[in-house]
Amino acid sequence: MSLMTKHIENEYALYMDGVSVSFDGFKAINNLSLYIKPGEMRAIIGPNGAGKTTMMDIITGKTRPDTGKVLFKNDTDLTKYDEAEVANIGVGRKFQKPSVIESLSVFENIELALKGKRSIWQSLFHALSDQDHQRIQEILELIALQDQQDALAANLSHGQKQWLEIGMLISQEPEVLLIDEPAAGMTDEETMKTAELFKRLAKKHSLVVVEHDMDFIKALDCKVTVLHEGRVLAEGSLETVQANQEVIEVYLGR
Ligand SMILES: Nc1ncnc2c1ncn2[C@@H]1O[C@H](COP(=O)(O)OP(=O)(O)OP(=O)(O)O)[C@@H](O)[C@H]1O
Repeated sequence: MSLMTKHIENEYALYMDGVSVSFDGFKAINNLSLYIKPGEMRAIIGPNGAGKTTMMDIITGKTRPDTGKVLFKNDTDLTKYDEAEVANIGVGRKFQKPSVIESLSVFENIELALKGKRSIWQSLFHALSDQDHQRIQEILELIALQDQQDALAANLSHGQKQWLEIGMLISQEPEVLLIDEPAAGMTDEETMKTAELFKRLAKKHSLVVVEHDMDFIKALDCKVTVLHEGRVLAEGSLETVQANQEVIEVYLGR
């Protein structure tokens, strides 16, 4: 393999090109292209029905596209795999509602997620190694829940539950993280802390964040992709897309 080919192969963590999908003749995704680099953070915005959820469903193997390419790290065709396989390959998905186990402590939730990488047999009969303990503490520090590690997840605030679930996802070491409306229901302070957390995460992972909260997106300080009618309407800095006439019309015309 030539050096040039090698370079191209390493270029994208996630590569979607010419992707379309129809539901009963209605094109929910229409020739969509999205290119995400390793370690990149990308915000996805767009009015209701723009296709944001469908796009994530396609990446994660929940929905099969009719046409187009969806590649992970340039050589794995994600459209060939189901949801569980795509998660194992290295694409983590965070839905809007937190799904932590409320009756377990913060530490135990992370422990369970970490063990999820192993077989049931291993998780039942193996105690945590020193390395596992260290990894859990690293994750707790990353999500700023070290002081709450013995607290029941049920007693966390909504924002803290969201951070815990992100920590659980991180324990699976995904290359790409898809996150749906993380700031919804958060206080202003939690929203800003979440932006800081995401900036820390983006160094090691690629993050694709679907969000409506413009203050949050501003704080993420990353490239923004605007979806409309299943395709990319505009892409660039938040200032650039907010000044785009087509984008303004789409949002005002809702
Ligand atoms: N399984 C399905 N069958 C039929 N139509 C669908 C299906 N899934 C999505 N759609 C339609 O596809 C379009 C895109 O929907 P999608 O949920 O992806 O948009 P969205 O950008 O996530 O919207 P929101 O911001 O409201 O969550 C909508 O018009 C929706 O009604």
